[in-house]
Amino acid sequence: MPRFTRLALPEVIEVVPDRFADPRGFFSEVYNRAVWREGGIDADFVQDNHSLSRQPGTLRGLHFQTPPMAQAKLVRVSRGRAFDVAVDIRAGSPSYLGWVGVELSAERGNQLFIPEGFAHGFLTLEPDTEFLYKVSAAWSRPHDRSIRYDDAAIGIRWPAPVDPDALSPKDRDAPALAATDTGFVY
Ligand SMILES: Cc1cn([C@H]2C[C@H](O)[C@@H](COP(=O)(O)OP(=O)(O)O[C@H]3O[C@@H](C)C(=O)[C@@H](O)[C@H]3O)O2)c(=O)[nH]c1=O
Repeated sequence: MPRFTRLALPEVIEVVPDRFADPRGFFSEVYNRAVWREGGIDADFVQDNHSLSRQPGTLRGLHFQTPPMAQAKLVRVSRGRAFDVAVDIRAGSPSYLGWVGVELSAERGNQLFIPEGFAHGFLTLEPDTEFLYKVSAAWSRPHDRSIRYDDAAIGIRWPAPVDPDALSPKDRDAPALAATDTGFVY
């Protein structure tokens, strides 16, 4: 049975799937709807994403989609290592602006579940880090938002330097959360 751990923001869940090692390597179920639902992850995933970040110090985020295209995400690293963050952006939430961060690695195969109402971002810690993740709503450019990864009101302590040259234009020019209408109300 995979291990499901609710983090300091209890809506955010870390999952450590089982791995069955043998002389060939290992086998692992990385998503099984009934089992993940029992662990508290009950989302209707409709799209799978894959990204590669070549340089360590690549930061992607902080991203979310506004309602009605809000996305829950189940993210993992299939190569390399990254620091993965979820931020509560639900106006009126007792943990509004709170954040949690977890190191995800291909070696551990751990996953992070980020529900709707949370912004998501990550900083890669090794070259050629690949992310695989499921989302519960299709991508929609008009609903896609980025807020500053270094927003002082959130105060994320990134564990390694961010390479400013590796930011996308969207992330480089992102507004602060206070200047963004997220559409999320607790
Ligand atoms: C997110 C996304 C992007 N795209 C396209 C748009 C663009 O041309 C190219 C790169 O998009 P982006 O710069 O937004 O990619 P990226 O910065 O990797 O965006 C991702 O960041 C992480 C942190 C998340 O949480 C994801 O939900 C997503 O927002 O891919 C799709 O076709 N479908 C998608 O679902």
